[in-house]
Amino acid sequence: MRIDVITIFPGYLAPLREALLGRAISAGLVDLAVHDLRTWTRDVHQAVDDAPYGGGPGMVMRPQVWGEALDAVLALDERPARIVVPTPAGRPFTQATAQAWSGDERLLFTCGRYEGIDQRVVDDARRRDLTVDEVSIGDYVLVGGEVAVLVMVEAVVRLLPGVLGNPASAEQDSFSDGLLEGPAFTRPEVWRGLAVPDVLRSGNHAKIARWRRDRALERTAERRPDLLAALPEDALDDADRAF
Ligand SMILES: COc1ccc(Cn2ccc3ccc(-c4cc(N)[nH]n4)cc32)cc1
Repeated sequence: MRIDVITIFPGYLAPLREALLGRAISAGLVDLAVHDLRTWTRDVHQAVDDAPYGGGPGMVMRPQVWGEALDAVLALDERPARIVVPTPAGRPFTQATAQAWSGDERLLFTCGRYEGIDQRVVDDARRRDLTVDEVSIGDYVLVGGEVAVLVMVEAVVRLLPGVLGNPASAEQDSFSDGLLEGPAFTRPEVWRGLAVPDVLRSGNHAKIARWRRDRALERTAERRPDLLAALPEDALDDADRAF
């Protein structure tokens, strides 16, 4: 997978070259290129923003600079790219989104700042039949798109074959079965007077699986009843319903 990121703060994306993601890049599983938007400015001040039409607070990012940047970065590789625009006004980015995008050949992230990017940049890309997804990583407001890109790239790249040491981790993700992950324990058996649940040390794999499923159902019902309500009809078996 090729990943391009366009931003006025390239340094914000440095963490993508650390740890697991850094190893995925070194292993050639991911090609990452970060581009400074100001490369495509033409004025001495390298202006990327201007006042909003219609008035209102803040500034809006200029379409000309973004249009030239997008055209240039898209042209760097003939593979079709999904253009991703982080925005508070986007469709929710979920585990299902990450799963879907993990099958893409190329992702191109556009990091806005100020009050966002002139809408015509997205409109122009879409009318050229480019795939453009405007996405939100949560119902809170960030200062720019860079942090959202760190989140989305990590969620997508960890799903690529060969990235996680143990593929089962991704298959048993929270949300992979529509439920939250239950509690996890490791040594010591007792810590500050708190013991590991006996069932987990029983060696009885059927009982352990049942216990873990019950804890996941319990946690989901308590913290995310919306996820429980959204489960497909056949997602819960009789034992689940009995819980
Ligand atoms: C119109 O209201 C605002 C519009 C933009 C901003 C700041 N900003 C500029 C670009 C940008 C990209 C993504 C996000 C973002 C994404 C999520 N889930 N929260 N915040 C925020 C962003 C503040 C307010």
